[in-house]
Amino acid sequence: MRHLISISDLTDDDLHGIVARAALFGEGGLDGRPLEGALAGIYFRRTSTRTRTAFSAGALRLGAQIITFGPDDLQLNTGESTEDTGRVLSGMLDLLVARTADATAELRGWAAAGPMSVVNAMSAEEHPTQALADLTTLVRHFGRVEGLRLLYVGEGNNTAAALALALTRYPGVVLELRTPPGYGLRPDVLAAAAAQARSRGAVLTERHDMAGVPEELDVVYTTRWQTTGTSKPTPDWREVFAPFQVTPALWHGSPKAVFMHDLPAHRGEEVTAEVLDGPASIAFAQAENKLYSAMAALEWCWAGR
Ligand SMILES: NC(=O)NCCC[C@H](N)C(=O)O
Repeated sequence: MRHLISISDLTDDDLHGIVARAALFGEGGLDGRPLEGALAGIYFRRTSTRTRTAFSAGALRLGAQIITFGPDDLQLNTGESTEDTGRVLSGMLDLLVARTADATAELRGWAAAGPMSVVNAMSAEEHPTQALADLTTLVRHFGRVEGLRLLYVGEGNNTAAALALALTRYPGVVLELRTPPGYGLRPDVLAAAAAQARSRGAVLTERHDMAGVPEELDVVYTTRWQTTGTSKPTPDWREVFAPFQVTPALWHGSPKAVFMHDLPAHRGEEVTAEVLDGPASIAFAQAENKLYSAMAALEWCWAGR
């Protein structure tokens, strides 16, 4: 069985293949119903607009059937164990797309329970299908990922983790993260992505201030300040995040840079409306690419059965 729980689960060929298929789907390249006969569970324990719709619509467009579960539907809520839940679901479903916002370990438990592909639709640690959408967006916009120069501004959250693990696969990529002090990438993710960057000929750096941001960027990327399932430990956190707002000033040395955002956005917090709604923004094309990358991820899982 194929599982997509972390970007690190994918070989380079897997990753490149999924992104290429997603880009093709984005150009209208769906031929037939490659998931005919598949039954997918769509289980979201946390709110979702893009990811849940992308996987539901994507599965249906590919010819699969779906069963959706909301946060209160399964007996997990009344104390049934993760293991027992996985044993039952894997006897009935071919695929399970799940958003936990809790530990990724739960998804690994379901993956081990039986013959059912598990897709991580976002956990506390990582948001791998967002990274697939982001890579698809880069390929569709620039025609490549290799050699791009990206600035990520904001919390080192699940989106940032997946992005760092994905982008550092590509030679020549320069990824600089500017994360608020105390809200950086998890040290294990930073170490893994930095080691990968060294071996692939990419460059990954993280700093905790906004002084001297790089110029000649291709992309400026941000994320909202309130990551699902997290809380800020001190009341002054907004003061810590305020210098990390994405404003037009960041474009000073990078007139051609595009703006990306995993959304939902909070105009006036992590980004000004001028940037999000301005000519450099490709954030809503990026959101649409979630559909095509979800389709490619589902197809990849199903092809491995
Ligand atoms: N594109 C998305 O999946 N957006 C949902 C929220 C992502 C954000 N990193 C969060 O955890 O809140």
